Amino acid sequence: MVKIGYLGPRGTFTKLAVDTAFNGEDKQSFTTIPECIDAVHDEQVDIGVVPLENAIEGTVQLTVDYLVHQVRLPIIAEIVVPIQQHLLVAREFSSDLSEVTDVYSHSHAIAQCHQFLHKYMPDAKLYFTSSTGKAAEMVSNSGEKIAAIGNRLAASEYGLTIYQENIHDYPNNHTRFAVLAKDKQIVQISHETQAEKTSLLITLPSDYAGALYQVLAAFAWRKMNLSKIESRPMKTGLGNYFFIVDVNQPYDDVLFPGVKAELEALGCNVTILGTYPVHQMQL
Ligand SMILES: O=C(O)C(=O)Cc1ccccc1
Repeated sequence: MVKIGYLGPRGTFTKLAVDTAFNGEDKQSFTTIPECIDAVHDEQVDIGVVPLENAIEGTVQLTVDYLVHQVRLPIIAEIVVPIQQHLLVAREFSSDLSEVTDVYSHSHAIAQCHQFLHKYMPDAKLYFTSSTGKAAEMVSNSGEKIAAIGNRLAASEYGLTIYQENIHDYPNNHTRFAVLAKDKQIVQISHETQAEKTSLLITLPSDYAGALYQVLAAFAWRKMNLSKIESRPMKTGLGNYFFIVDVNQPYDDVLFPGVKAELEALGCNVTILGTYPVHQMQL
């Protein structure tokens, strides 16, 4: 049976994404994003699912950096899931919000609720955990006066009360999850596909005027539509960046090799991180 690793523990958004996209497979949780990616690399699991980008807070840097610098695995599908954040407290909690001293959650979940926290819980201390599920687990273990930000599944998995629903600051909150696997054939997501994308990693030659403009021109004159471009530090020194570019079309044998050759002639390095279907889920 196909084995799927995901960012756990129980009750994370990643688990919700996995449960929606796959059924019946053997599922194993990992405490951190790097552990989950390593497990795919070491073949403890066949597929790994990790968060990639949130509509409010942006890229999950740990995922991108680990994939770029540490363990290269192809992205073979993307799952997009709507996100609703709730404030979770222990069952025995009977006070009001001003009594909550500490709030735990994944940094992205806290960032999605900053205005709520600022307005209604200005004195609470904020603590980052490896996932929202981990935060819910901590609240269930230590009882009163602390809260977690997480989803409905976490509330039921850990026996918590939803003190306040939908505390995220903006509607239309979605997260993209990357499905990673060495073998593309193994992945069966029966859900309808809306689009196909290709993600590229591009490093520019040492700084010169108009370099990025020339890179973008290679896509522009081929009429290749980009849905995302983001720079990240190379980690080799201040001012050195690589670019992640998402192209709104599947890989093909004409346009992509053309872009690659053109960019390499400029001194760029081009790596394909994946060409994959996008599955938009309703929970
Ligand atoms: O912590 C989780 O539950 C995750 O799966 C990562 C995450 C955190 C916040 C929003 C979406 C995904």
